[in-house]
Amino acid sequence: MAFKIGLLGLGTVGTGVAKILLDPVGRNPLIKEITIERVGVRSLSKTRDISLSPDLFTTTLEEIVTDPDIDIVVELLGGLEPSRSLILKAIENGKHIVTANKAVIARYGEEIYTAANEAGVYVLLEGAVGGGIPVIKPLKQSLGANRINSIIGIVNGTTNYILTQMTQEKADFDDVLAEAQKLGYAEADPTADVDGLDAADKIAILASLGFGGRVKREDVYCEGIRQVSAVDINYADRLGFIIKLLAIAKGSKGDASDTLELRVHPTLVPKTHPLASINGVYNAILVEGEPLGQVMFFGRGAGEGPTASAVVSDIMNIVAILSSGGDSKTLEPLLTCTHQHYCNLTPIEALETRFYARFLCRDVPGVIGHLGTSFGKHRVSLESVVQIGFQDNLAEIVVVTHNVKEGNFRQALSEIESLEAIHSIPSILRVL
Ligand SMILES: NC(=O)C1=CN([C@@H]2O[C@H](COP(=O)(O)OP(=O)(O)OC[C@H]3O[C@@H](n4cnc5c(N)ncnc54)[C@H](OP(=O)(O)O)[C@@H]3O)[C@@H](O)[C@H]2O)C=CC1
Ligand SMILES: N[C@@H](CC=O)C(=O)O
Ligand code: NA
Repeated sequence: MAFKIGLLGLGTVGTGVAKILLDPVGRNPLIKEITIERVGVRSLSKTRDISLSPDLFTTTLEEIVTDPDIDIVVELLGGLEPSRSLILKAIENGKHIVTANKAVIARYGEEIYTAANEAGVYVLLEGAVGGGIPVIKPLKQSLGANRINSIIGIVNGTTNYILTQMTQEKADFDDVLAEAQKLGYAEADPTADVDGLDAADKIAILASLGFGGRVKREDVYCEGIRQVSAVDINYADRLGFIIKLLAIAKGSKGDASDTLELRVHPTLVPKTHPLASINGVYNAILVEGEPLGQVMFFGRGAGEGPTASAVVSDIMNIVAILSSGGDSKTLEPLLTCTHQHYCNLTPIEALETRFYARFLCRDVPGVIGHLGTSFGKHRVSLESVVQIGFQDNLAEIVVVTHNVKEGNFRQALSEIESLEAIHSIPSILRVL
C-alpha cells in the first residue's frame, strides 16, 4: 500500500528527503511505500538538484495541506509563517505532520500539539534538533525511565563550524559564515544561528521533552557568538579551554517540579570535557539522568543528508503505524506530546557558574589588587588571574572565577568598570 506525502519546501532538507525516497534500494522496505504526491515551493522556475515531475509542483501550498489524497505533510519551509498556519491547516484536514522546524515548534508547540492531539494525528520532529542525530525519540522513549538532571548540547552546526574554523584555522568570522551558508548549514536568515536563537529553540524543545513540561521560548536566556574574538579563543586555549556555543538545561533538583536553568551562550569548555572535541558541523548532546548516568548523542547536526535522514525516519515511523492498521485516532503515547504545565525557569541573576573576564587596564600599580578587592566585596572568589599581553599600551588581565552567583559577579563588574585603572572589559564569558 502506498502512503502519500506532500512536501512543503524543496530546499536543502526537502531535496535530501526527496533523494532518499527516490532511491530506496538497500534501505528499509517501508521507503518503497512512500510516494511524493505534491511539492510546494516558492519558485517554479528555479533549477533544482533533483529530477521530479513538474506536475508535482505548486506554489499554492494550501492545495497540499487540504489535498484528500495526502496522508503526511512534511513541512520543510522554515520560518514562522506560513509554516505555522499550514501545519495547523494540515492537522485540521487530518494529516500527520513531520517537520524540522524548531522555530515553529519552540514557539507554537502548545497550539500545534493541542490541535494534533484533538485531531488524532502525529507531529514528529526528529530533524529539528541535532539534524541527523537521533535525540528526540531517545528522550521520548529510550530514556523515559530516567529522572533527567541535565541536557547540555552543542546544537547549532553553523556556529560550531564557525568557532572550530576560527580556533583551528584562525579563519575570519564572515568568511566561515559564508562557507556554512554555502554548505546548507545556516538558516535562511543566519542571524538565528549566530545570535544563538536557533540553539535556544532547540534547547527549549529538548528541555520540554527531558523535564516533562512546556517551556516559554521567550524565557530562554540567549547569547550568540558575535562577541567571541580571536583574542579570547587564544586566551581560552592557554588556560586549557575551548570556546563552544552551549545550550544548557539543568534541573535544580533533577525534576520539573522545581526550577529549571535554561540558557544558551558561548562557554569556555575544559579541553578534557566530552563536548570539547565536537568540531565542525558535528553536534553532540550530553544527557545526564538517574539511574543511567551520562549518555552522549553525537553526529552531523545540519546539512542536506543528515537532516533528511531524521525526517525520513519520522515519515517511516508514521507509515509503519498506518500500515499496521494504527489509524484509529488512538495515538501512541510515547510518540505524542501531552504536557500541560509550564516549567519554572531560574532567572539568570540567580545562576551559579564560573566566569572568564578580560580587562584592559591602564598600566598603573596595584590594578590586580583593585580587581581583587572589588570581587571580594561581592563574594566573587577567583580561581586564576593572569596578565599576559598588552594591547595599545593597555595591560590585558584575564580572570577566571570560582562558581559564583551571576548577580554578584555583575555587581562586582559594575563597580570595577568605574575604577580609574580600568579602561574597558571587552569580554565576559561563562565557564563550564
Ligand atoms: N539546513 C539544515 O541543515 C537544517 C534545516 N532545518 C530546518 O529545516 C527547514 C528547512 O530548511 P532548509 O531546507 O535549510 O531551507 P531552504 O531555505 O533551503 O529551503 C526552504 C524551501 O521552502 C520553500 N519555501 C520557503 N518559504 C516558502 C513560501 N512562503 N512559500 C512556498 N515555498 C516556500 C523554498 O522554495 P524555493 O525552493 O522555491 O525557494 C525552499 O524550497 C527549516 O525549518 C530549518 O530550520 C533543520 C535542521 C537542519
Ligand atoms: N542552522 C542550523 C541547521 C540545523 O538545525 C544549524 O546550523 O545547526
Ligand atoms: Na535529530
